[in-house]
Amino acid sequence: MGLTKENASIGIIGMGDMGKMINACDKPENYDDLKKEFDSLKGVTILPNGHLVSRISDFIVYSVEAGVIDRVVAQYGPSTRVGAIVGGQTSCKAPELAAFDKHLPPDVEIVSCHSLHGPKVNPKGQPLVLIQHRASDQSLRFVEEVLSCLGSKYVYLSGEMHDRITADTQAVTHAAFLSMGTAWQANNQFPWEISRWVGGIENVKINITLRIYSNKWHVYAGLAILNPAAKEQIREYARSVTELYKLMIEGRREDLKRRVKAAGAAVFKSGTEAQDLLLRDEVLDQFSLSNRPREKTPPNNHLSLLAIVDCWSRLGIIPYDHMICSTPLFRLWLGVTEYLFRNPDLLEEALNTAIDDSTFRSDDLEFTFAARAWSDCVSFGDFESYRDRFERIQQYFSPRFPEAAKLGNEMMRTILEKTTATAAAATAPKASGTAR
Ligand SMILES: NC(=O)C1=CN([C@@H]2O[C@H](COP(=O)(O)OP(=O)(O)OC[C@H]3O[C@@H](n4cnc5c(N)ncnc54)[C@H](OP(=O)(O)O)[C@@H]3O)[C@@H](O)[C@H]2O)C=CC1
Ligand SMILES: O=C(O)C(=O)Cc1ccc(O)cc1
Repeated sequence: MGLTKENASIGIIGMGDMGKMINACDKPENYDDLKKEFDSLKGVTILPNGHLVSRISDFIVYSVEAGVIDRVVAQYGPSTRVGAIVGGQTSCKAPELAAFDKHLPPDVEIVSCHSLHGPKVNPKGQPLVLIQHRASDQSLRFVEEVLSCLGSKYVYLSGEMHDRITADTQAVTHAAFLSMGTAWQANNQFPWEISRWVGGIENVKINITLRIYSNKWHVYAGLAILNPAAKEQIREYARSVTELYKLMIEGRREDLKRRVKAAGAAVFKSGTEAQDLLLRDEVLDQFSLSNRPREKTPPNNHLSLLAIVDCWSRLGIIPYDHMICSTPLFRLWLGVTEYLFRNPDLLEEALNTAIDDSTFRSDDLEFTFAARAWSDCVSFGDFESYRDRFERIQQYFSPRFPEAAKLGNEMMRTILEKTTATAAAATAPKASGTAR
């Protein structure tokens, strides 16, 4: 009988948030604890190390930190069972595929994957990238069959295309929210306690920022630092933030309006006005960490949103082209951006606020510094300083994580019901594989 999901043995190396699913191991020192946790589950066998997982499994997924993938594959790859299929779950594929090519025996096939969502999101209907790097069509079908239990939507890409798209969808999105958190901490603010940050778009900014900072630093560091396209894009985002901020403080109203509206016209092309917005007021207002009423919210210039549209426009990125392979956070980010840009009165108000109102000046100054500092940190490629910056801010916000997680999960569920449907209707990414 051929290999089917019923008779195959599946191995997972790395049993963290994403990898806890079968023949699995983590580091040898975690063996006893994991055995206690999982051995009562039928069909799950915990083994002391990756050699033992590799030699008995037909499909092995490496689900370890992106920064250690080369070392871990070098260690366990040579023990891979003859004829097995190997994949990885890391968020940046260039180093992962290079490690597979370098360390796996030639009689092993490679089909990699990437679930485009975090561990607390229901995988059903979410994009799951499959990369047929060195494998027969039959092996790809086998991997599809095994992963079909997740109910995700397969997106077929090369490793290179995957990294280019996720630089736009993930790395720049994270850079924007990481910068918001950095600015709030630098000004010693808990934004939900300040009336200028309450209501609508601000709720999404706060919830997503806290969601990112409550996750593990290495997830964000890995996908930004190891992806060359991400460095470039994050630098361009920081440049847009800086240039727009300068126009604001110089009071150059017409230059600012011309530049932002031209960018908006390029990204939100005419003809799309009749489409439903991804997000609406009623939805945005439901998810506040604050108990203050929304009516009192003063207008914000939304520098972070003006800058992402400026950046997309300068880089020729049409974010809707990436919907089919987007993460939940990217869809929310696009949702709030679209909410601002497809409401001409709101956009006009933001642009006039940027010139006339100095309420947000010091927030925006810190945000500009932060965007540049994160960009430098990623460009230098220094994991330890990334970790240090991230964990300092994580600590500052940590008392609010439990409440923010509850509210954030609810917000994601409600909003994603809408944006997932839109994603399904979106076109496949340009110049890439197909989605089925
Ligand atoms: N979290 C997310 O939202 C998503 C993450 N990913 C990617 O999936 C991968 C896993 O992420 P996630 O599960 O969140 O991270 P975790 O840190 O929770 O899990 C990684 C696990 O791998 C273990 N590990 C490290 N080295 C070895 C080794 N030599 N042998 C066996 N196990 C080892 C780690 O142990 P230890 O902690 O002791 O080092 C840890 O338990 C990452 O590459 C990440 O980028 C992809 C999609 C979403
Ligand atoms: O949705 C996001 O961007 C997240 O933050 C969760 C996440 C993190 C890493 C991935 O490779 C995929 C999803």
